Amino acid sequence: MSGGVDSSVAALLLKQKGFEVHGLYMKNWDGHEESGFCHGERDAEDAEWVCKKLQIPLKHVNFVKEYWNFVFSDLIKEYSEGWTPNPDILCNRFVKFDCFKKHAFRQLGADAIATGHYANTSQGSFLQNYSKSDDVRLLLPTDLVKDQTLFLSQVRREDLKKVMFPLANLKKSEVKKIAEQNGLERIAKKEESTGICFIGNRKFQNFIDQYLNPVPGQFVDITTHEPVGEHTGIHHYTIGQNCKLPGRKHSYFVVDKNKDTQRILVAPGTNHPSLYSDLFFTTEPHWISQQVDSQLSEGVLKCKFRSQNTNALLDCSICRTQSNTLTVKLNTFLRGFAPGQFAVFYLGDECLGSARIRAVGPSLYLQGMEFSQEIATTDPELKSVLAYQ
Ligand SMILES: Nc1ncnc2c1ncn2[C@@H]1O[C@H](COP(=O)(O)OP(=O)(O)OP(=O)(O)O)[C@@H](O)[C@H]1O
Repeated sequence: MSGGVDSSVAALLLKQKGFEVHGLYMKNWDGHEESGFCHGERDAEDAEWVCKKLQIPLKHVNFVKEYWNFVFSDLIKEYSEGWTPNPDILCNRFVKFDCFKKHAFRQLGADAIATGHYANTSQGSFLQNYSKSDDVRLLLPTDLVKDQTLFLSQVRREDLKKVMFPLANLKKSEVKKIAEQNGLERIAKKEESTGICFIGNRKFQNFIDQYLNPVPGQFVDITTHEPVGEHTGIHHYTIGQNCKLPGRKHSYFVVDKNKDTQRILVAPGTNHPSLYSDLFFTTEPHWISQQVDSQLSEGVLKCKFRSQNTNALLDCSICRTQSNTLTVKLNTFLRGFAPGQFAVFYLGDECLGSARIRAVGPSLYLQGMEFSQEIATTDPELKSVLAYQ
């Protein structure tokens, strides 16, 4: 129970189905409630209020240490490397579907856990298809706009067993209506949490500078190779972002960051070709689906792709390298790929798993400049991909 409408309605539906439901609220950040940045205490109070209304008990558990060790320390390390981390994906894998689930089973004697995620599994939204011997598959929910399978794509297959997603077959508008019809309108009207909860409304730069020493460097124009400004730290910028450089007639957008030189490569114009690519390389993937390995060993797998910078499911072809990483070719050019982002793969309605983007292939701009040959000679993996193209 997060104190939000989704987990509240999930609990309500379970109760209506006749399950013995217990609420569990997890604290994962020692917030500065008084400064209005973290809403942990208010959310815990809302969870209490909902559980009273539903007449179910609520327990609290503290995973502040676990969240720090498994999620936050990684986030800081990755920002310092110039990567774009996703704490929600790591929180699901290491905290919600590991520590939280173990706590529910071992300490509270639960038979299953349920969350208010918009996702589905082959076990069914209320475990109606559950069979001990069956494999679990992660599936798309009915509400594709609210789909959260991307955030669940690093959860271990085993950890999805005995997990219910009661909202699997509902649209968000229906969930809100159910809440309103059952005396939970206060929760239905609550503002949706967005972004990283512990950062809240404060400026991201101010937050992250408490943990990372800002190292200044230059913005360099990719078209002229000239410096066009100074920045206070590469971790303040994300690929594709408008840099808002003072005194420049163009808007400049981040193309690439170099943690060794502290230079940020920028391009003039939001749709500059250097911001687009159709090729990227990942770290070792995490597969939830059991069917992928055999399909990949047969060669190229054609499937769908999604990441944080596109909600649409795009056609792609993936192949495995000798070091068990992936090369991914999209059927279209996409703007603003960033190392560290998760690339998530789908076949039909099944979420196969995901892998982190570690490098992006030649951009539309570099391909135009025939720069690809130069890269191909320095990156053996890219060389093989260009040959495959
Ligand atoms: N602090 C928490 N304690 C227990 N469970 C949580 C907590 N935060 C999130 N969850 C669970 O994870 C699900 C997805 O979390 P997310 O942060 O994406 O919230 P959400 O989609 O806005 O859902 P909600 O409306 O329930 O807050 C929630 O529906 C809830 O079941």
